[in-house]
Amino acid sequence: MSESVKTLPAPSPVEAAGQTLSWRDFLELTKPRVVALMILTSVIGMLLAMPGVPDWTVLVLGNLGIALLAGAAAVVNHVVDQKVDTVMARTRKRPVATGRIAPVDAMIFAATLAAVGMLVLMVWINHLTAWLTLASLVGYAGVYTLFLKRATPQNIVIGGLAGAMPPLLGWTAVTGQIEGHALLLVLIIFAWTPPHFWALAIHRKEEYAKAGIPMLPVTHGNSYTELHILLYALMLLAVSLLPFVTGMSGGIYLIGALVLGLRFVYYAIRLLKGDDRRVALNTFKYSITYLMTLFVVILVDHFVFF
Ligand code: HEM
Ligand SMILES: CC(C)=CCC/C(C)=C/CC/C(C)=C/COP(=O)(O)OP(=O)(O)O
Repeated sequence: MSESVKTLPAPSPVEAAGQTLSWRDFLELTKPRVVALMILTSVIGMLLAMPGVPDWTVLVLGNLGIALLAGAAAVVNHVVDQKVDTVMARTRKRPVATGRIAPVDAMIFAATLAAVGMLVLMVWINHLTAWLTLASLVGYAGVYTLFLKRATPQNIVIGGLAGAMPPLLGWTAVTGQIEGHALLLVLIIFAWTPPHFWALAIHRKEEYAKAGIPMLPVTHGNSYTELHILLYALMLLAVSLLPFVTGMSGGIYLIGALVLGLRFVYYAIRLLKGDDRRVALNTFKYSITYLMTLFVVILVDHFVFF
């Protein structure tokens, strides 16, 4: 062996894996598409909180702070789930799972995002929003990812509360207080989360079983899960009508919520009848379209109604 080869530094895990680390890996850790949908719901929470449009500083800095803390929670999820993620095909290429980003670097990244997010919310928004957002981070990264995910098939039902918080966070950023109408929006996302996730869990059941995660289809089978998807879809349909029933929204929203909700119920019935992995994946995809469209419709209704 020549001298020059002997003195070469040892390859880093990244070089060893033949991959180059890029800013995209750090972005991926923050689950940007999930956070984007959350921010859509927090923006709409802000716009519904008052007549007219809130100050742009609240819109920009409020959502920035919420997104930074949600992103930080997602980064911690990658670190806590490092081993689990290496087992599942869907997640095994993630930056921490492959070793492209060391857990300690990911945690420094998460701490930085969370600190900046808290600073923005504390200084420019209000303390209530800052503490509620931090509680959501702890709820998802700590309570759900560390404990519930491995403990019970009801993991995502309870843990879903953290992900359902953004419309309330947007609302409190504008008003500084928790109000009933904001809680209705939280309730909608809370009821939406189980059918959203269980549809995917049916599609990926074998992987969750391999990883030893007690998701409902693994512990109770597909038929039981499909029945619960249908029951939650029906509950979601009922809950989604509450903004109309309470006078928060008008006729445009009512029609939108009925059409979107009945379509969700239709998907759930097809799933229950067919027990088909493809239908499960389509139901999961529809769940995202559903939530996005429902929130856009409630916003359109708000501006037409007032
Ligand atoms: C505990 C609650 C939740 C669980 C367990 C959950 C679970 C998941 C899982 C496992 C995926 C697949 C990700 C992938 O393919 O890598 C996913 C995707 C997604 N989720 Fe959720 N979710 C939850 C709450 C939410 C919430 C509250 C939102 C937004 C308001 C949301 C929006 C999305 C979006 C937009 C995607 C697609 C992401 C993509 O295309 O990469 N989820 N969810
Ligand atoms: C501050 C705030 C609003 C916090 C919310 C944080 C947040 C990003 C929640 C996301 C919900 C989600 C994608 C759960 C999937 O986790 P999983 O571990 O079951 O799925 P995975 O296997 O894809 O990682």
